[in-house]
Amino acid sequence: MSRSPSPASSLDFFESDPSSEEEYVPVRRPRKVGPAAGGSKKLLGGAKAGGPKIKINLGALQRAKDVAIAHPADGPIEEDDFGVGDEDDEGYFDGMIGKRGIDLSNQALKSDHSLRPLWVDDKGNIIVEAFAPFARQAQDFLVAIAEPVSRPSLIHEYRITKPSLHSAMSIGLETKVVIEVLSRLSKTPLSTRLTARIEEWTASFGKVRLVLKDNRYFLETSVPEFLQTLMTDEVIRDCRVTREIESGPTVFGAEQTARPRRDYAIPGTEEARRAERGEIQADDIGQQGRDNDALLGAVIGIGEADEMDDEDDAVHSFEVAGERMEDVRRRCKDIDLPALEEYDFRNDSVNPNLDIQLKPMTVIRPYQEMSLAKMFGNGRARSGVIVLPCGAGKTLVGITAACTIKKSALVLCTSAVSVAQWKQQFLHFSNISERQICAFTQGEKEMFTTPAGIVISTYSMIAKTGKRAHDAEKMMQFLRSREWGFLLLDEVHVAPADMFRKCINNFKVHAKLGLTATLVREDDRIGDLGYLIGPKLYEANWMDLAKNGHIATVQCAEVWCPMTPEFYREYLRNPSRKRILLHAMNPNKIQAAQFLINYHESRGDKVIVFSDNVFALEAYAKKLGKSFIHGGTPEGERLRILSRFQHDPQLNTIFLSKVGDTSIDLPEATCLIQISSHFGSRRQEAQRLGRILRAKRRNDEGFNAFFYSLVSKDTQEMYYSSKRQGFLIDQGYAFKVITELHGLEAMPNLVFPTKAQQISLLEEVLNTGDAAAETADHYMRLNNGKHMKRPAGNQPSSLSNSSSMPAVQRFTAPLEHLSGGQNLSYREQNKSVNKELSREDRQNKRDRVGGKEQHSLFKKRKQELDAIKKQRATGN
Ligand SMILES: Nc1ncnc2c1ncn2[C@@H]1O[C@H](COP(=O)(O)OP(=O)(O)OP(=O)(O)O)[C@@H](O)[C@H]1O
Repeated sequence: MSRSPSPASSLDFFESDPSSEEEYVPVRRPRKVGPAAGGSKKLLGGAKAGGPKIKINLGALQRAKDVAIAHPADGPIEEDDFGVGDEDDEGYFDGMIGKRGIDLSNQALKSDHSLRPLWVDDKGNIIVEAFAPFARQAQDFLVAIAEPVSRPSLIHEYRITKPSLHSAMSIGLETKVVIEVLSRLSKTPLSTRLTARIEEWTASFGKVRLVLKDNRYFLETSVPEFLQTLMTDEVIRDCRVTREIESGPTVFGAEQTARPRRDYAIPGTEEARRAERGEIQADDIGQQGRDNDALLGAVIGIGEADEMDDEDDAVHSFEVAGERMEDVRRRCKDIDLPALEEYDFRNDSVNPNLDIQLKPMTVIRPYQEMSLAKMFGNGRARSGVIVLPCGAGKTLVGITAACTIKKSALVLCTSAVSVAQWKQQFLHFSNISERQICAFTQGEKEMFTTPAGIVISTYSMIAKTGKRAHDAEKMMQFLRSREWGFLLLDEVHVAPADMFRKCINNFKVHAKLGLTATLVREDDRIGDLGYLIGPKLYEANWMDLAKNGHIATVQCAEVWCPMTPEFYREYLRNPSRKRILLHAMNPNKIQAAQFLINYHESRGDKVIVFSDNVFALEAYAKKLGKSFIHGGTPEGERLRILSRFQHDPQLNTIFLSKVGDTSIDLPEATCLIQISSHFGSRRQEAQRLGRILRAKRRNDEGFNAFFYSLVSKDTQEMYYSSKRQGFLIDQGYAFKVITELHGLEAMPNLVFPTKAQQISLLEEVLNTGDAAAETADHYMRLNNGKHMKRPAGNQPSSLSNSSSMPAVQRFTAPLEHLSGGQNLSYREQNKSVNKELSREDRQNKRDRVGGKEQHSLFKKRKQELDAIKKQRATGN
C-alpha cells in the first residue's frame, strides 16, 4: 500500500466514494521515500495464541491510520502496511503521538484474542481495533478511563494517564473495575506493572474534597493519614486559616461524604419528560445509565460496579484561604491527594435558588445528555471539563447544567460577541427573564436585581488589572462578594494563560464547568486545567457525531500551489517576515483560490475564505471582487456583509480574517478555503473547520462540506500546514493532497495570467513595507478597540470591487501584525517557532545590511569582536 501522498490531481474526488481506500490514503509529505520505506516485511500481527512476539510501532501506525485493513482475520498484517522501518520519519509526527511505540514483546496472545479489541502495553498505551467485536463498548469504556490520542476510522489510540484515571474515579468508576474491564478487553494479559500503576495512581483519589461553606473553603477527608499529610505539608499549612475558636480540624458525621445516587432527571431529556408525566419515580431515575453499565458488565462478564466504599465514620476538615485556592489545588495534585470538588446543590439552603428551567420545546441530544450525566452522575455537580466538537452545541450543555443546579451562575467567554450570543441562547432555550440575566462588558455593566441571577462576562473583563471605571469596580465588588453556585467557562483552553487564571480563583464558586472543542494548547499548560477546573468528564468522538448528522461530514484537502519562479527566487532571498507575504501572495495560489471559489459557487455552495494575513485578505478579495471582513471593518458593515452572505443569492463568498475564527455562526457556509494561517496552531485549524461543521444542509442526502488549505509548495507553509492538521487527523479527518486543479488554466478571467502581471504583483509585494498587514486590525488595537479614522487614501472598502492592490502606508510593527492576530483577546502560537523565525530574521539582518550582502571585511571584524567578547566572558 502506498504511503506517499495521494496522486489525486483533480477535483474528481468530490464525486468519488469517500470510503474508497485509494482515495483516502492518509496524506503525508513524501519525506522519506526510499529503501527504508519499502524495507523488510516482518510479521506484525495475526499471530497464533502464544505465538510470536509482538511489537507495534505507534509512529508507524499513525501513518497507517486510514489504511483500510479490510479483513484482519484473513491473513497476517505485514509491517510494510504500517511503514515499519521508516524510523527517520519519526520526528515528523512529533507532538501527535508517543514516539516510542507499543511493546508487547513479552506477552502471549489469549486464545480468543480475535474477539478482544485492545492491545495494551505496560505503560498504558492502548490500541483499539475499531473493527473488532465489542469495539463500540470498549470505546465507551476507554473514553472514561484514558485519553484519546487518535481516532481515525479503523485503528484508535488511547493512553492511560494519571489525570485520565482521576477522571474515571471522579465519575464513580473503581480501581478494580478499571483493571478488570481492561483486562477482559485486552488481547494479552495485563502486565503487573500496569495494574500496579493503576492501583497506585487511583489509591488516594476522591479521598480529599474541597468544599465551599458560608463563603469559606475547607479541605475535607475521612482518612486520618491523609489529614496528617495535608496538615503537615508546608504549602498547605501555609494556606490554612486558623480562627481563635477552631484551632484543630473539625470532625463531622459520615453523612458529609456519603455518595448519593442521582434522584432527579437532567432537564431536556426523555427521562425528564417521563418523570414529569409521572411515568417514572425517583428510584428509577438514572436507571438508563445503570442499565448501560450493566450491559457492558454483562458483555465483558462482570457485575455492576459496587458503590464507592467511602462512607467512613468521620470527616475531618480544616479551613484554607480562599485567595490561595490555586496553590491548594496544585499542591494537593502534586502530593497525589487531588482535591475533588463536588457541589451538593440540592441541599444548599444558604444560596438562594434561581428560577430557571429549559423551555418545554428544548430537547437535548444524546451526546449532550451523556456529557451531563457524567457531571451529575451521583446527584451532586462535579467540577470538570466537557469536550465537544465545534458546532455540537456546547452552549446548550452549559445552559442545561445551569438549569439543573438552579443557583446563581457566572459565565465567562472570550469576546463581547460571545457574551451577547450566550445571553441570547439563555433567553432562547430557558425561561430566564431579562431581569435575571445580565452582561458585564465594556458597554454593559448591570447587576441583576433578583436574589439569584446570571452574569455573563469575558475573561479579559474579569482579569483586567489596574484602575477601573467606577461602575466596573462596583460590578467586580458585587461579583466577588457573593457565592456562586456555578462558574461556566466557555473555550476553557484559554483559562491556563497567566492573565486568565485569576478568573477562576477570584470568586467563591461551588461548581465549575469548562467547555471546549479542542483541549490543546501549543504550550504545555493544558494539564493545569486538571487542578484549575477539574478532570475531563466527557469527550465526544467527532466522527460519531458526523455519522449521526449532528455535525457535517467534511472532505478536507490540502492544495499544493507551486511558487512561480520569480516569487520563489525572492522567497529564498528575503527574510522571514517578507517570506510570509511572498508565499501568501503567490499568483498560483491566488489562481487556485479563484478556481475553487468559482467551482464551489457554481455548485451552490457558500464559501468562506480565511486569511490571517490581512494584506493578502484585502488583496485577494479586491482582485476577485469579493466582500471581506477584518478587525477594522466597522460593526455595521460587518453585519451587513454577514446578513447578505446569509440571505442574498448574489453574495456567496466572503473573506474573513482571524475575527471569524470563532463566534461567527454561519450555518449557510458549506465550503472553507484557507489561504494564509497563523503558524502551526492546531486549535485554530479545528476552530476554522468548526465554521462549516454546523452547515444547515448537513443532513441532506450525500451532503459534504469542504475544507481546503492552500499551501505554497516548498515553503515553510508546508511544515506549518502539516502541524496544524495534527488535531484534526487525530479526530479521524483525512487530508487529501491536490497537486493540480484540472481546468484551471482554461478558466475565463483567470487572474494574473501573464508573466508580466505576475512580476508586477511581485514588485508590489516587494515594495510593500514590512508591516504589510497594516490594516484596520492594527488601528483597532492602537485605539483600544474603538474605530479610528484611517489615513486618507487608505480607507477600508470591504465591498469594493476594485481590482487594485490595497493602498499601503509604511510604518514599523511587530511580526504579529502580519497575521491579523493582534486583535484577539487570546492568542496562541508556537513560541518556539516564533523564536526560530525571529532568530532567523535577526541572522538575516546581520548578514544583510541595508538590503545588501554584508562585506566580508565587516563579517570578519564582527567575528573578531565576538571572539574577544567570549574570551572576556570566560576570563581567559
Ligand atoms: N439540542 C439541540 N437542539 C436544537 N439545537 C441545538 C441543540 N444543540 C445545539 N443546537 C444548535 O446548534 C448550533 C451550534 O451550537 P453552539 O453554538 O452551542 O455550538 P458550539 O459547540 O458552542 O460551537 P463552537 O465551538 O463553534 O462555538 C446552535 O445554533 C444551537 O442552537
